[in-house]
Order: sequence, then structure tokens, then C-alpha cells
Amino acid sequence: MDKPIWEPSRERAEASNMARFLRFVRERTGNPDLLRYAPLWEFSVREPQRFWPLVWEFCGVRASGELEPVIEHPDAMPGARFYPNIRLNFAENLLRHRDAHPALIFRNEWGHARELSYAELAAQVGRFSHALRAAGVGPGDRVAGLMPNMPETIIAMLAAAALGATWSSTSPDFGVAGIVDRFGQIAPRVLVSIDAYPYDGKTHDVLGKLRGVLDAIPAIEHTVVLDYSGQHASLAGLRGAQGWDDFSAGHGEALEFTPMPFNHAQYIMYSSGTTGVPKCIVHGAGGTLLQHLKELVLHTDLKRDDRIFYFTTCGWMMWNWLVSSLAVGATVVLYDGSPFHPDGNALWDLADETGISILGTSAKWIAAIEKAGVKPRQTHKLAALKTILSTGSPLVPESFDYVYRDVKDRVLLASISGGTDIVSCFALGNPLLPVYRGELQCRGLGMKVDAYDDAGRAVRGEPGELVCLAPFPSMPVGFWNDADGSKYRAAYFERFPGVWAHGDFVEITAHGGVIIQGRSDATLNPGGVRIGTAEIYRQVEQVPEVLESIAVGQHWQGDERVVLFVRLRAGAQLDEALRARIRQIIRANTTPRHVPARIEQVPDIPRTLSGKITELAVRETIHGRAVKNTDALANPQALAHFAALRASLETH
Ligand SMILES: CC(=O)CC(=O)SCCNC(=O)CCNC(=O)[C@H](O)C(C)(C)COP(=O)(O)OP(=O)(O)OC[C@H]1O[C@@H](n2cnc3c(N)ncnc32)[C@H](O)[C@@H]1OP(=O)(O)O
Repeated sequence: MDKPIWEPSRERAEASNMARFLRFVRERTGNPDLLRYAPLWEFSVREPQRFWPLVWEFCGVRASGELEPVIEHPDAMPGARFYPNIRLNFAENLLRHRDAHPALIFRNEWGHARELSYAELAAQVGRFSHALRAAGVGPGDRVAGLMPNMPETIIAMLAAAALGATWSSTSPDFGVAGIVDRFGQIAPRVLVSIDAYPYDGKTHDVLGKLRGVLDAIPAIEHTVVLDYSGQHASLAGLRGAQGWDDFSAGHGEALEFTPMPFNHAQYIMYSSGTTGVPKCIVHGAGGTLLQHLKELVLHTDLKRDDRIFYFTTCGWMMWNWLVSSLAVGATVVLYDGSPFHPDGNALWDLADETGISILGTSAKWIAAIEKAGVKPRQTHKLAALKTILSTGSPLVPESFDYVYRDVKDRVLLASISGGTDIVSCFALGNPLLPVYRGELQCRGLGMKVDAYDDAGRAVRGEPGELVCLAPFPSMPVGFWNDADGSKYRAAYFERFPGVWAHGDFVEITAHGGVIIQGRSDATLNPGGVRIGTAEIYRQVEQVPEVLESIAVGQHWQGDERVVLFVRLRAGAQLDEALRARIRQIIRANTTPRHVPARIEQVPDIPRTLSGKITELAVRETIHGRAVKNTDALANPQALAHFAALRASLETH
């Protein structure tokens, strides 16, 4: 059982950035024992004040100011601040290369194919940045993107970052309410959007949603619309709207970068919980950069001649992570569309056509193409492919077998895990280590990750709560609109004081690997797409017949599906018409991925003594597991209604 499924060759390991880094750290610290990953990791978490400057120097961060202190208040969790006396510009770090090497290769379902060199990218960023400045954007302003994964999204983000503005993006599959719930909170000055986009053989309109968004967010002064579909749709009637080309016309290309504090708000990302509107998580410029460089250069072994691809929307942190690859000067391959269009080979075709060497995707997709009988080993060359990354949900042991059997045997398969909250990973790949079925190779350097039982004791060889015991640079710098930090503390530090509790169940294995078991909190994760239940409740409860509802994730065919339970007004009955209406309102206002797979009626919903509905108690009940703490429930008898539905939920 403990035999690796794959091991790096000696040549591959020795040529890796991680091996070079080990040598570099040995020289700099004079510690001859740092010969393997395990002692390097120990050093990184024991001496963060020495470790992070080594990453900084090895990766060549561009900045000015004093490097000391590395961490101010190093024992405060939260409260520690990295590099308080440093200034840098995020875009300047990502655009350090300005040559003819390809920066971006883009493909989409419509057959668009484009390539931009680093020089061309820099010129386009320069022009858009001047246009944003002319529109009044300056340091600290927010620029929002309702954009697919395409070059203009990166151009707009870098242009905003060059000015010291904050970027926030959301995928255009959200309905008006989902968009307004997000961007409405951060009051962006400029909104960048497309007119329409392709997904799964269809053209999805965005212009129609823009009016509702603009009506609800008066802060937006300018709306820049890219004619992505080429249909030259009229922008008449859209407040402050201009086409992308008109907006940028007449501006010069010279890049200017405004130096910003290390902890300046670079990105705002969204995470929906069980109540209220989504949380706006603010990530700092320097912390995001340093952490991404560590993960890309060391853990992913990214080099200049690599072509890196990740299947992601601009609403998932893998987009932000992928874009940081520009700092290495590598080529970033972008794809907009369904990874199943026209068939399950779409991404393998892309890999062969564009020479992808690092291909990132999700556990759900790998399981889906296996089921569809896709066997790229027989049909594709995949000559350049050396690493496959997977995230979103746990990659099951059988998927490791599939990849090595039917995709490619000489490939490092790295399951990686972290999240929006940290815009990076807790555990991930490593070019020096073997791959064990079902395991993430290691905890990330500098990440003091552990597994805790309910009493806050570290456990090994069994699942516990994923915790991080020490500060790391990509902790959020805070939440937006949370001046006293109470929402931020409540999100991660209430479970164990002074310790980050992430909301995942994790096991740390005997050989230092990590197995993620799934969410320990009420977050839904169907197909690896993270969804907060509140977004569903806010829609369902607009349906007049529904008094209240509760949504949980049910294990289903190796994945998770969303099951929604509704309590209806006296006399109302849940029939197919009502189910369809509930699905429709969710689909229209959130995204199609929020739509529950099953909807059932219950006469009562369990709540705590303080009146909060308890998703975890319902989740345990429908899986036939004992519910802890029924004493804390005001109406434990309500669980019987869910237990009664268990057999039906298990069969269809
Ligand atoms: C380090 C970390 O920890 C970081 C992270 O986790 S970041 C998050 C990573 N998460 C992921 O990578 C998610 C992985 N999952 C997926 O990408 C997708 O589930 C999948 C590609 C595997 C399958 O996608 P899919 O085939 O479109 O199915 P699914 O996601 O179930 O889509 C449901 C519906 O939404 C629609 N849809 C999906 N994306 C859409 C879009 N952009 N626009 C419009 N409709 C869309 C689909 O067409 C489908 O519609 P129908 O119900 O009408 O058929």
C-alpha cells in the first residue's frame, strides 16, 4: 500500500528549481543537513523570518524599501504583518519580461486563436492603464471584471494593478443578483465586461445583464465592453459604457508603475457562507506575489520555457494563481469554454496543439473523462506534458490509476488544495518527492499545517480539522467593509484561538503527504465548485410558498450533489411545477452550478438553541451518521424527517 505510484527520475529532481533552492538555502544558512524536502519544510516553519527572505531573493521579487522586519507581530494570528516597510508594484513584478517570448496563448470554443508576446502584452497593459488613469482610476480604486478567462482580463487586471488599483473578477455565468451581491459591496469605479461568451456550444449573453448591474451599483462610472462575440452589439442605454477599443484609443503604451505598500489590497475575492452576502476577502499585493512565486517556482517547478494551463474561471483563485506565472516569464495558455466541448478530448487537443507542459484541472473533470472512456495515451502525443495539477475536490486513488494508465506514465500528478481564502495552497506538489495514490505530496513550504481533533490536539493517520498554526504571507489582509476585523476573525479563528481553521477535513500521512477528506463546514462543493448555502437560501426564500430552506452536500457517485429541503407555507405542496420554479429562480440569479440536484419537502428544519439552522446536523443525518451535540438543538426531533428521506436520497 505504501509504494509510490510514481517517482521523479534523478535527472528530473536534480534539474528542478526545488533542488536548486535546497542548495541555495544550504549555502545561505550554512546548514549541511538541509538535503531533503522534510528538513527544508521544518526549517521553513521553524524560522519563517529567515525562510521568506530566501524565497524573495531566489525568485527575484522587485521592490523598494526596508526588508526588515520580515514579519511584524510574528506571533499574532491574526495580526502578523509581512514586510511592513516594503513598497512594490504587483504588475511590475508580473511584467518584468518585455521580450518576444510568448506570454499568452488563447483559444476558445468559437475557434478564436491568438498569441501575445511579452512585448505585446506590456504595450496593451500600458495603453489600458493610461485609459484607466484618464478615467480617474488611481491607487486604492476598485476595477471589476465580469470576464471569461481571456487575454483582456489579464490586460485589464495588470493595467489596474500598475496604477495601484484593486482588481476583482467574477465569472459571467452569475446572474444579476450574484454579480450585484459581489461588486455592489466593493463599489468599483470601472467595470470591464464582455458582450457575450461561449460555453458548451451556446452563446451566453452578458449585455442584457449589464443594465441590471449598473442600475444597482451607482458607483460604477465607466463600463468598458469588449466586443468578444464580434456582433457589434449596441451599447446604447448602458450608463457610462464604451467599447474596449474606444476606451483605449489615443493612449500611449509606456508602462508606469505606482509603488504600493506590500499589504496594499491587490485582489478582492468572494466566498459565500451560510448567511448574508458573500464575504469580500482582500488579498495583499506582496503576500500574494511571494506565495505564488513560492508555489509556482518551487512546488510546480515552473520555468521560462514552460507552457502552463489551468482550466478555471476568473472567479476561482486558480485564475489569480495562473496569472502570476507571468512573473516567471513562462507562457500562459488560456482557454474559454467547456472542457467537454466538442468532446472529452478538448483539453488534450489543446495540450498537443499548444505544447502545454503543466496542465491544471479538477478532480471532477478527471473523473468525468475517465467515465467517458477518454484515453489520451492512445490518441494524443502529449510530448511536452510533464505535470498535471488537480484541485477543487479530493482526487480519489482511482483517478491516480487512470492518469498513469490512460493519460501518461511519465508525469507528475499533483493534487493541490487551498482556496480563495488564501488565494493559494496549503498542500501541493513537489518535484523532489514521490506520488502516492490519493495523496497530495506535501505541505507547502512555510505553511505550518496540521490536523486537529475537536479538542485541538494534533492527530496523525486519522482525519482532523485542517489548521495552520503560524502566519503566512497570503493570509487575507482583511475583509472588505470589516473595519474592526470581526468578520475576518469569525471566519477562521473562532474554532481554535490563534489558529487558522480552514473548514476542511485532512489527514497527514506517515510519509508527510496529505489526504483531504472534504469540507468540515457547511460549504457545498459539487464538482469542486465552492458554493455557500446563503446564496441558495436568498433565492429560494423569494418563492412565496417557501417559508425556509436548508441545503447540504450529499456524497453522490464519487462526487457531491446539492440537496435542498424546503419547509412550505401551510397547505402548499411541493410538486414538479414548484420544483421547477425554485430551480429557475436559483439558476437565473446565481449560476447553473448552484441548482440543487434534488429538492425535497420537510415539515420542520433543525435549529440551534440560538435559532440558527444546522446544515451539519442534516448532512450527518442523510448520510446515516450520528449527530454530535443534539443537546445544542432546539428541535432535535426535526432530524427524523431527514432520516426518513435517507433511503430515497441514496437511490436516486
Ligand atoms: C487550490 C484550491 O483549492 C483552489 C480551488 O479549489 S479553486 C476551485 C476549483 N474548482 C474547479 O476547478 C471546479 C471544477 N469543476 C468544473 O470545472 C466543472 O464542474 C466541470 C468542468 C468538471 C464540469 O462542468 P460542466 O460540464 O459545465 O458541468 P457543471 O459544472 O455541472 O455545470 C452545470 C451547468 O452549468 C452550466 N455552466 C457551467 N459553466 C458555465 C458558464 N461559464 N456559463 C454558462 N453556463 C455554464 C453548464 O452548461 C451546466 O448547464 P446545464 O445544467 O444546463 O447542463
